Amino acid sequence: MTAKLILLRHGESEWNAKNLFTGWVDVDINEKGIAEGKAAAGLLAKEGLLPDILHTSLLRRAIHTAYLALDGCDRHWIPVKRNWRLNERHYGALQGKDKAQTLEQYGEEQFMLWRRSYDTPPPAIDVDDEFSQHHDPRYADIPEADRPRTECLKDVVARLLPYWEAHIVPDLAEGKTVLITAHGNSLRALVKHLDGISDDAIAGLNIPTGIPLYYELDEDFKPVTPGGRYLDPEAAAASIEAVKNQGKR
Ligand SMILES: O=C(O)[C@@H](CO)OP(=O)(O)O
Repeated sequence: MTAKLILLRHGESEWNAKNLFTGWVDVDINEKGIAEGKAAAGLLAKEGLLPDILHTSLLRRAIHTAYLALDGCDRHWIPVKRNWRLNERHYGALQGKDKAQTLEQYGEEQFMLWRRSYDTPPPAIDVDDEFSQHHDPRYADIPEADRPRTECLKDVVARLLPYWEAHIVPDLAEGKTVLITAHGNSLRALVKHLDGISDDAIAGLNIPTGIPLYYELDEDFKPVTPGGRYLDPEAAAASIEAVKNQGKR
């Protein structure tokens, strides 16, 4: 038996459009993002990939996109599990900063180390910074000392995999079609695990906004086809290029 897994990065957000580092800042999707969420619904319906359960982050852009994608294929009623472990990577002191300005200020090498290296986190954010989530009640369950103040991709893998194993794999094992709505970097962490991508090669992987990525998984929950399949491959290719070039004016 194979299991069905759909990964969906949120639609374009207000801060994606403004080219700002976002991380855990809770910005919503914009008009384009809304259209992407609705288009995702059409793609799921066309393929007959109807989710039985949703796992989402605690961030509005993923929750809102999930609602649009599910509403449009009449699956708005399915059970939902929300967890901070699916959140975007915490971008530390870069949260709220302009990507182009950061690139200009620190140079391409440092900029890309912070954006895409596996194990170099940006500087930590001050807990009382206007873009810090340290006092946000939605994270009250995370012991204060463990609440992230910055994260590299390696940190995201470490906090995401326990959730994958304990909550998502059991749903897949029951034969449920699982939809995960999350973020560019939390999905990069999951794809790294699924496809066994090396710490170096993961730097070159980018996830487009709003386009479902479908994985059929074998009995060990490994992809039948490495890399899965975007339901709209052409749009995915164009969007991946745009994500890659963020920061360049
Ligand atoms: O700002 C962010 O949180 C992420 C995703 O939008 O950006 P990047 O692709 O630069 O990691």
